[in-house]
This record gives sequence, C-alpha cells and structure tokens, in this order.
Amino acid sequence: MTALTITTPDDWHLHLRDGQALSDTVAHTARQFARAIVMPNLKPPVTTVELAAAYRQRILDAVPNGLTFEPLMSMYLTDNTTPAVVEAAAASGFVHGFKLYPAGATTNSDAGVTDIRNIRDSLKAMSDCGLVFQVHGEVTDADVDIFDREAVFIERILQPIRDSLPQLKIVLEHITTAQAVDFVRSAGTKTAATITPQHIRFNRNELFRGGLRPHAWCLPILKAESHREAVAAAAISGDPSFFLGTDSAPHKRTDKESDCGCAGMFSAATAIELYAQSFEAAGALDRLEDFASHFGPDFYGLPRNTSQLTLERREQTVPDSYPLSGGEVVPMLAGQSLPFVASRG
Ligand SMILES: NC(=O)N[C@@H](CC(=O)O)C(=O)O
Ligand SMILES: [Zn+2]
Ligand SMILES: [Zn+2]
Repeated sequence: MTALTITTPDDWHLHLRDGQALSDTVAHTARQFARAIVMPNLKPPVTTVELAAAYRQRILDAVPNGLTFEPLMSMYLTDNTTPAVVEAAAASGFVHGFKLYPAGATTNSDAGVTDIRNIRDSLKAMSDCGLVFQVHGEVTDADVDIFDREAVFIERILQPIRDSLPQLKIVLEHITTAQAVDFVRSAGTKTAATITPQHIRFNRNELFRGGLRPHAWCLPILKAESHREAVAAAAISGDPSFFLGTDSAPHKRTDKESDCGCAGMFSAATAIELYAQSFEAAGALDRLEDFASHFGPDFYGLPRNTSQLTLERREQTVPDSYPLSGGEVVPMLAGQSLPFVASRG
C-alpha cells in the first residue's frame, strides 16, 4: 500500500488556546481535520454563548486561506451554569456540548464544578436538548492515588449520572484505563469515549524513560501497560463508542520544563499520522477511517465529511519544536520518524 485515502477526519477533543496562539494552533489542526470540538478551558473559561460565539469567530479568523475548518464549540460547566444557559447553547447551533472539569482536576479547571449535585438541573436540560456531556473523568480527592482517579470517578460519579439520565449523551474524554473501556462498552449507545494518540501508544514508563520526561506529562496520567493495551484494543475494535480525540494540549516548552510543569501533550501537527502508525502496528489500518472519520459525527448527530484526506506512505521526521506564541512547543514524538504524510485534498 503506497497511499490510503479516507474521509477527512474530525478531532473530537482539542485545545487551541487563545490570542496569539491561535495563529499557530489552528493551522496545524485545519491541515488534517475538517472539524474539531474546541475545549473551553480558557482564562476566563467559555461559560456563556456570547463568549463561545466570540471565541469561535477568533478561531475562524485564524484559519489559513484555502482550508475549510469548522470549530464545534464546547462550553465550560461551573457551579452556576443554569438550564437557561444550556437552552441558549442548544439554540445557538454552534455549541455541541458542555464540558465538566471537576474543580482542580486539570489545566484551567479552577472555575470548574465543585460538587456534581450543583449541575443536576443543567444535566437534565442537556439531556432534553440533546447536547453532549463531555467529561474530564477524574476525582480530585487528595487521598485518591493519581493512577486511580479515573476508575474512582467512574464508580462514584459517572455511573450514577448514567443511571439517572439514560437519554443524556455522554463522552468520557481521553480514556486511560481498562475500567473506562469496560464502562463505555457496557453503557449503551448514548455513552462514548475519545481516545488520544498518547494513550494508545505509551504506558507510564514513558514518563521516566532514562530520566524525567515533562513532555510525556499529561492528564489523565499515562497508565500501566495492561491499561494501555485495553485502550489501544478499544480504539481498533470497530465499536462505534470509541472515536478520535487528540486532546492536543499545547503548552510552551518553558511552562513544561519547569519545577511545576503543565500537563498536556501537543500532537495536532501530525495527529492522523500518529494514529495511522499505531493502527498499522496493530494490523488494523482498515479500521482507522471508522475511528477517525465516522464514529464521531455519528455519535454527535452531525453529517460525516464528504471531503477526503490521503495518507501517503513516506517517511517524515517530527520537528523538535513548533512556534507557539513567541515561544515554542515540543510535540509528541519530537525528532522521531513517522511512516505516513497526510494531506487534505
Ligand atoms: N490533557 C492535559 O493534560 N491538559 C489539558 C487539559 C485536559 O484535557 O485535561 C490542557 O488544557 O492542557
Ligand atoms: Zn481533560
Ligand atoms: Zn483536553
């Protein structure tokens, strides 16, 4: 096989940041993806339809000439999100979901939800409106081990929500554990998960390979090999509940190579090639299109893209860094080679 052509993929979990960063980040994604769910964890967070509309326009203004890219907006749930805000979001047509950041769980989650009971009415409204509940699924209790936070969240928080609102569409974002895979598999067609390239490829040894590796630090943290195997198997399984979401999360090199480094891996520039390499290694390249281009829009109730992307079999070396807001960002697999080069056509 010298080239693989697939329906243009979408990224169902992406951080583009804001301001000056947009001129760097948007182009990387628009070269590979037709649409992306854009995460709302800005400072201040995207909590109103007005803020979402303005952010969407700033993203559109940063799309390079000659490329079409549609930002699908997500709004940030707080303790004060009301059902009226949910209804306004649904009426906007460009907001597709609300994101739960348990307060303190991850980057820019300080304004997040402190107690799930505070958003009960909003969740009901989302269920009624058909908006997707997008979940950073980790508890924040200091006494829960960091490697257990996802599994504990599913048991204590997510399963009860699933049981109480059976019509609510839920996406458990960036899954990392066998427990998450099992939960999604058994929870029916209204429950799905996004899977990142790093959680398919790396186990937690990557964090300490020959020394401490700040660029492998992301949340949820990389897990043990048995969990990586479960997540990778889910990605290639052909189960429509599992689809592509890079969680590409750019931070400047200086913010990661620090005594309190930021969590997040940047993968957007070569995202589809990273997935393609992993799928091929698993003998499942024929399943890539469903995972990357079909299952996401089907779950969100959006049409599949009609354009195409070609993966040419040609080696490329991932750059050591890319420009970001006057600094630089170190990408996933910096300096290493990938067997494909993608182009939208
Ligand atoms: N994944 C990460 O490690 N970081 C994300 C936040 C998130 O998705 O949890 C970020 O915004 O930097
Ligand atoms: Zn997250
Ligand atoms: Zn994220």
